[in-house]
This record gives sequence, structure tokens and C-alpha cells, in this order.
Amino acid sequence: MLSAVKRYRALLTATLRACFPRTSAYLREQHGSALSHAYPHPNAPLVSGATSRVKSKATAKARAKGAAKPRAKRAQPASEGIYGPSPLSVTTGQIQAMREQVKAAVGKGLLGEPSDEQWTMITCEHPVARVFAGAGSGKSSTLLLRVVFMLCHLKVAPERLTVISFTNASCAELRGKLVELLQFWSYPFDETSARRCVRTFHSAMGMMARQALGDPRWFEQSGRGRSGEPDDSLATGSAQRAVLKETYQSCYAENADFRERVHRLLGAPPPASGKPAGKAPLNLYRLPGEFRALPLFEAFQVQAGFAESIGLRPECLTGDGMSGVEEDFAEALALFWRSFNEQLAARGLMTFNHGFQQLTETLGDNGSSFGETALIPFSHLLIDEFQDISPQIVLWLQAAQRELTRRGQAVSLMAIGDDWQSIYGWRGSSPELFLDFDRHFPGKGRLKKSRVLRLETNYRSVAPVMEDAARMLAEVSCKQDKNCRAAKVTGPGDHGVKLVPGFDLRTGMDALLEEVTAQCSLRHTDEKTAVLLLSRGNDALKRIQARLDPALPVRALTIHRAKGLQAEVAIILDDCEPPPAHPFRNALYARSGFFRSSYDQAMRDETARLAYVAITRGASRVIWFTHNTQGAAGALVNRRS
Ligand SMILES: Nc1ncnc2c1ncn2[C@@H]1O[C@H](COP(=O)(O)OP(=O)(O)OP(=O)(O)O)[C@@H](O)[C@H]1O
Repeated sequence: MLSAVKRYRALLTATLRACFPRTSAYLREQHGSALSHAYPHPNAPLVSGATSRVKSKATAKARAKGAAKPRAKRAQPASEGIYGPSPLSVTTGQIQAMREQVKAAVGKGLLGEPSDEQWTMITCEHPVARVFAGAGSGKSSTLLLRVVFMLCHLKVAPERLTVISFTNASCAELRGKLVELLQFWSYPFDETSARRCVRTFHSAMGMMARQALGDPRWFEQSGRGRSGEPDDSLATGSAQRAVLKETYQSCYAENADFRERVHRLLGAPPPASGKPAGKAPLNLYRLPGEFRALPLFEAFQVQAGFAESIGLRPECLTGDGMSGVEEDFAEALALFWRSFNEQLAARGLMTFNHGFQQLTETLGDNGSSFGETALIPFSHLLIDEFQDISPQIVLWLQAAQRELTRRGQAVSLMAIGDDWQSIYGWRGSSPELFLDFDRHFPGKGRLKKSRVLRLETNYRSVAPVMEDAARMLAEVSCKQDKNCRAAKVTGPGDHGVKLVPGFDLRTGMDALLEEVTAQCSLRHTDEKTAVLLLSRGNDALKRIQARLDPALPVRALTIHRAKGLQAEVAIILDDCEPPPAHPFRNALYARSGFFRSSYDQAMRDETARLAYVAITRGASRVIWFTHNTQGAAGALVNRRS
């Protein structure tokens, strides 16, 4: 007799395989090669040994349902190596030439002398490497020197190398510095070359889609009168909202099942049977676990986007294993998303997520159909902020480099990031992917495992700031241990986190403004920004900015936006408490098969990491105004004592 847990797992596994053939096949393949893990394993992965016992039945069922697409060729197992088996050819002569040129650049004040750990990264010969770079460890400048080394000394053709970073702002900064450095190396590389070379994930995907998917029209860009690069930062605008609303109305009008679920979700009486459906209700709805109430069609879009980024297909979701609100939401979402996909097809549009999905599927099923030009730029990848990568992007990158390997092309991947600074879990990213890197990006032969490099010297913050920041992560189990060292000497007046508890902006605004002004006049470093004012949301920041003297060297930003920036003083305004439990996302997380922790646990950890990011923006001092001390601020008090 199977236990209830085993029956539940088998049921979910079969559903997973039927609904998400590509992702589940991938996870099944690489599960066998999973490495041992440095952190506990609270939830056993759903794709377990039990999977193989239900394999043939589930596959047959999926085929019968037409869920599994016919494949032109069998995808290579994910556990089969992609990189190597030989290291990159790096000679002592090439390293010597690089060192001499760097020395000359340092002499001209173009850059600082790289440390030994930075040199190891710059000249690494392993074709698949991951670099755990602590906050303020100079990863961006080292990444650029690595690019210079590859182009100028290893003679990698520029059209084969792509640097990927997360935001347009960070890409712009990297491009500017790269052009400057390469000019010093007398390497022909202008603004246009830099645009081609340094991209966001969405722009890189768009470049591939232009060649391989016939230059799709992107849903996210529709109605904006712009045809530039795909850009992740685009918020849902009126044109997007109109399509979502129309989908919602038509789904409501045509589908009694959808109507019923919508009424249950909104707490409305059941729809009258036998009568025309009428207009769909537009009441706001807050899914348990979410901060904001939204019209249902927007709530569906938000959750569907999350599901897609963790490798699931919203249109195939079922409520199996869920109950109450979550079950209704999942079933309604699946109906909605099927209609939405039809609306997109009718309008000749594609979402960015579908772009990633389609490219991944085509590469796996029929990679030989890809023209060489679509793939070549992905031969040598350097990825910044790797800790914020999502399963969807892992699958896509992996498929692209696997196809290049299949064609006999040399490929390499350098992933640079700081799992301690992973703060985009709410959008589907997870530091687990960086920690489980070798599962997803395996090498061949002796190079089966990636080379692990560490940048542990912090050039930004004094030791008391770093020590308090590290205290934030004491309870986070899913992390890479690091031994970060401060290069800066603690000066008079420097301090770690000074907590100001019981703070209320309504009554404490004047005291806060006084503190900000005082900190600006206490400057004793050459940081361009004296104070970074940081909060999780924009509301408090806007109110403070309205009262701040605009001449002060202060920037007010959300913690997410401040990532990568620094100031002499960081002033934090947030309790950094974890969000409420999110049963729906917990269920999606479990189905994804990529994660060990639950979504709620991931969010608790992420709150600690958010506090870590905020604290590490401060070079000399950190002041934390907080209402209560139950969240991360409280943890700091406890851990200091
Ligand atoms: N070898 C070095 N010697 C002295 N200073 C350095 C060195 N490398 C980097 N720095 C300085 O350290 C600071 C932090 O660098 P950078 O902003 O590139 O760090 P980061 O790793 O991207 O930080 P974070 O991830 O926290 O945003 C910068 O002011 C940079 O100039």
C-alpha cells in the first residue's frame, strides 16, 4: 500500500509530466546528477525516485492528451556535459601581456590594481566557472577585465561573446567602461559593438528571437510606439491592461466554470444559471500572500508570470493538491491563460516569457533548425548578478550552449554573483540555482564540476558594517559560506548599524531630516553620494523627498534599485519583516521541482538578504530607523547580544 505522501507525490509527478513535459523531462534527467548539498533539504523534490515507476503510464497519458509535443530529435540529457573536456587555452605569455597592460592602465589612473583573487577570475582557464563575489568586492570591474582578457589576449571573436547583466542601467555602465578600457588596449570597439556585447537577459533573448522566431511583436511593448530592445522593466501599460481585461470579459462570458470560480474568489453569490453572463465583475481581489489587491485579470497575470519564470505553464495548471481559494485561483488562472494565449495569437503578439519558452523548446526539440547567427553570440557568456536568475532563464541558456556544443563549437560560461544579495525571489529567481549550478551547467570529463572562485575582499565598507550585514544572514541556511574581509580601515566616527527603534514617519519626520542633514555635513570620504536613503517601498521615500533640501548629496531609492550603488552612509527605513504566507506560490514552488525550500521559507530568507543588501550600501556608517524590531532589525539585536 502506498503511503498518502507517496500517492500525493505520484499524482503530482504525473500531472507535472503531463503538463510541463519540457521542464519535467529536464529535471528528471538532471536529478540523477544532483550533487550533494551544503544546506538542509526541508522539502524533498517532487521529481523523485518514485517518478520512474510511474513513467510509462504518465507519458502514455500525456501523449494521449496531446500534451507532449512531437519531438524532432531527443533532447540530450541535462546531466550530459556541456563544457570542456579541455580547459580554455590560456598561456603564461597571454597572462603576462595582460598584466603589463593592466599595470600601464593602473599607472594612468584608469583602474585600480586587481587583487590576487581578482586576477584568478580574470585569467581563469576553466570553461565553466562561478564566482561568488561578496558585496563591494569589485565584481563589475573584474568582470570587465575578464572581457578585455578574452577579447584582446585570448583572441575570442567579439561576435561570440556576450555579457549579460540585469538592468539597462547596469548594462549602460558596463558598456561605457568597457569601451574606455578597450580603447586603452587599442582594440577596435565602439558604442555599437558595446551594445551588441553587453545586454540584459531580455535583450539577449530578443536578439535570438529575431533570428529564430521571426522577430515577434512583443506584448509588453505593444501600444508604446517603440520597437527598441525588449526591456524587463516595462510595467503593464494601458494597452496590455486592455488585452487582459478583454480576455477576462470573454472568458467570463463564454465559460461557466470560469464564472463560478470568479464568483467564489470574489465572495459573490453564484452566477445565475440559464441567463446571459453579463459583465464580469471588476472588484479588486487580494490573493492570500500578496500585499496588494488587484483586478482579477491583473492578479492572474502576476501569478502567471511568476509560474512561467519558475518553469511552469499556467494554462496547464490544475488545483490538484490545493484547496479552497488556491484551487479556485489555479483552475481559473489556467482557463484565463488559455484564452489569453489565444488573444495573443490572434493579435500576432508574444510575451517575453513565451519567447524564452519557445526558444528553449525549439532548441531542445529541433535545435538544428536554428541558424548559426542566432546562436553564435551565446558561445562565451559572462553573466553578472547570477544569483537573480530564474529557472526559465537557466533552461534557455543551458539549451543554447548545449546546442552549440552539439555543433562542435567551443563554449564557456562565467557566472558572477552573490547569493547573499539575491532579492528577486518574488519574481521567480532563486539563489538555489547558483548553488546548484553544476546540476544545470555540467562540464565534461575532468571538468565536470564548475571552477568555484571567490572574491571575498570588500573594498567598500568598514568592518563593523560588514559584521552587522553578515549577522543578517545567520539564520539563512540556503547560502554559500564566505569569509568576507574589509580592505578599508575603520575611521573615527564610523560604525555598524545604529538602530533607531519605535520610529514612526508621521511623528519622526523632522528628526529623520535632521539626521540626514547632519550625516551630509559629517563627510570624510570621497564617496559621491553622502547618504543613500533606502526603503522597501516608494511611499515613505516620496514623502521624505518632498521635504528634503534638493541640494543635499542624498539619493532616496528602494533597496532593489540601490543594488550595486554605494554611499558613505546608508539610512534604512524599513522593518524588513517577511511577507505573509503564500499558499498558492508554495504549491507552485513544489511543482516546479527546482527548489528545496518552500516559497514562504525562500521569502523569509530573502527578507534577511534584503536587509543585507541595504546595509552593505553603506561605506562608513549605517543608521536603521524601524518601527518595530520583529523582522530583520530584531534579529540584529538578538545576534549582537
Ligand atoms: N582591487 C581593488 N582595489 C581597490 N579598490 C577596489 C578594487 N576592486 C574594486 N575596488 C573598489 O571597490 C568598490 C566596490 O566595487 P564594485 O561596485 O564593483 O563592487 P561590487 O562587487 O559590484 O559590489 P555590490 O555587489 O555590492 O554592488 C568600488 O569603489 C571599486 O572601485
